[in-house]
Amino acid sequence: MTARLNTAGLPPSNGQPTTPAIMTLDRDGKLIKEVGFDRFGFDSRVELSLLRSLYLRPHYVKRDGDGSGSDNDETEHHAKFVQGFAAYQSKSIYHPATHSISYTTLSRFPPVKLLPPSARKRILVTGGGGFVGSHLVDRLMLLGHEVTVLDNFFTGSKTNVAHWVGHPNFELCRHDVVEPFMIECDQIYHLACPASPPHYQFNAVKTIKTSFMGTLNMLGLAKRTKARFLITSTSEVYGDPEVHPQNEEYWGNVNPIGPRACYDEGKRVAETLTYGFHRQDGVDVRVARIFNTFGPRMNPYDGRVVSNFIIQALKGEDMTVYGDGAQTRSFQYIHDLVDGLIALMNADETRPVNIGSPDEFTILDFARAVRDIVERVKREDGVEVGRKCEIIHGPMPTDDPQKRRPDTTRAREKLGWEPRWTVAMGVEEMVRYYMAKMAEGSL
Ligand SMILES: O=c1ccn([C@@H]2O[C@H](COP(=O)(O)OP(=O)(O)O[C@H]3OC[C@@H](O)[C@H](O)[C@H]3O)[C@@H](O)[C@H]2O)c(=O)[nH]1
Repeated sequence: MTARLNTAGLPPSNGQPTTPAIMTLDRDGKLIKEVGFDRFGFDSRVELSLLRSLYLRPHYVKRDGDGSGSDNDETEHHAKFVQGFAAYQSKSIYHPATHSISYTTLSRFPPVKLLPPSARKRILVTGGGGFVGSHLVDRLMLLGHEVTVLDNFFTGSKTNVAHWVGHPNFELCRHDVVEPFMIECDQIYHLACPASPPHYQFNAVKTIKTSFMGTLNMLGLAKRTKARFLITSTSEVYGDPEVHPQNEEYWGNVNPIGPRACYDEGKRVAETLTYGFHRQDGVDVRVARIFNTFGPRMNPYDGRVVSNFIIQALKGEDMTVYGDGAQTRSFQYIHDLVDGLIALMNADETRPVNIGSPDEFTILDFARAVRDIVERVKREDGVEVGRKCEIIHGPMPTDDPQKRRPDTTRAREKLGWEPRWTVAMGVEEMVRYYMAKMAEGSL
């Protein structure tokens, strides 16, 4: 659950949409001030407000004739959303009259930790321009490491990491992992692969090629550099599960020739390759099986259920539940996932580890919950609620898993990891993120 802080004292809005300061409470009702932890010799703690200043910030909308638009005005507007970190922000100014946008570059970056060379790692993140990758990059950068991002920008976006371009600890390479890549590094987070069902089915052959060739190339790199290698696998390796909840010992129920096979079989063979290099060549490996995850920077047209439902509810459109909506999913918030990935990378566990939330919903109940949260946030932020969205039903996709919830005993015991964010809290933040995108005209 979340609550608003008193917004008094914020600069006048000048017709800009107002975003209240947000107070975020964890599952036990305690205020979340920071994410991460100090464990396994790796301190990953970061102040939440600093992290949030990197994604929860709309463009400034410049309106002709309303007296807005001075430099001070723009600076004040940005400061309102970044709460104390304004000095480290570039400005993006939207001009509705010409439907154009002007960017300034950063003159100062957010403060990153100053680590001694012995603690500073050279970290490669493949898929670092994507939804999950960019949040991982933010965290690793703020922690003071040297980060190189590889991305072909098929589903990822340069804007997700643009705020680090030019920083001496950061490098961005447009590169497709199906081609070899040479670099010296200490850790590899291998995330690169489209993850949304419509995207990964768009070019099935390319998806399986990315999973296989990309993983082969990155494991080869890990072997040569002796870097620790973490692959982001997926709950989809369990297919349409006959065991519930799914623990890591379950071998899964996957249709090898169905439309989802390019992704789930792709990730299964990527895991097989990973353990092949581990057994044969002694590569130090970590395998995270990620369950459904959501949060800011998820592409609004990604096609996955959380972004679809929030956008539909925000626009007052009908919400599309596929099938009767009795199928279930368990949804985790992005910051919990990043905590889990960093914990796994730095712990000793080489077996696969589920990273996901126990909060299981039927898709129909989830649609209703999202609709309620969107209405509440709109009311709190003084935005007109509009018509109540109807829930309509569409065809059920082929091989859509009927139920999914992780057994996270291994993550709890071996990593000391448990999700902290509630679904309601995460959806609320994501709603604010999309509302800001709508206000600035980019959605
Ligand atoms: O608009 C929509 C979108 C989706 N859905 C349903 O909502 C459920 C979840 O669908 P999503 O597309 O978000 O995600 P899925 O669970 O099918 O696949 C995901 O699984 C785990 C990750 O590895 C991947 O991100 C993704 O493949 C499915 O049952 C789907 O049919 C709707 O009812 N309406």
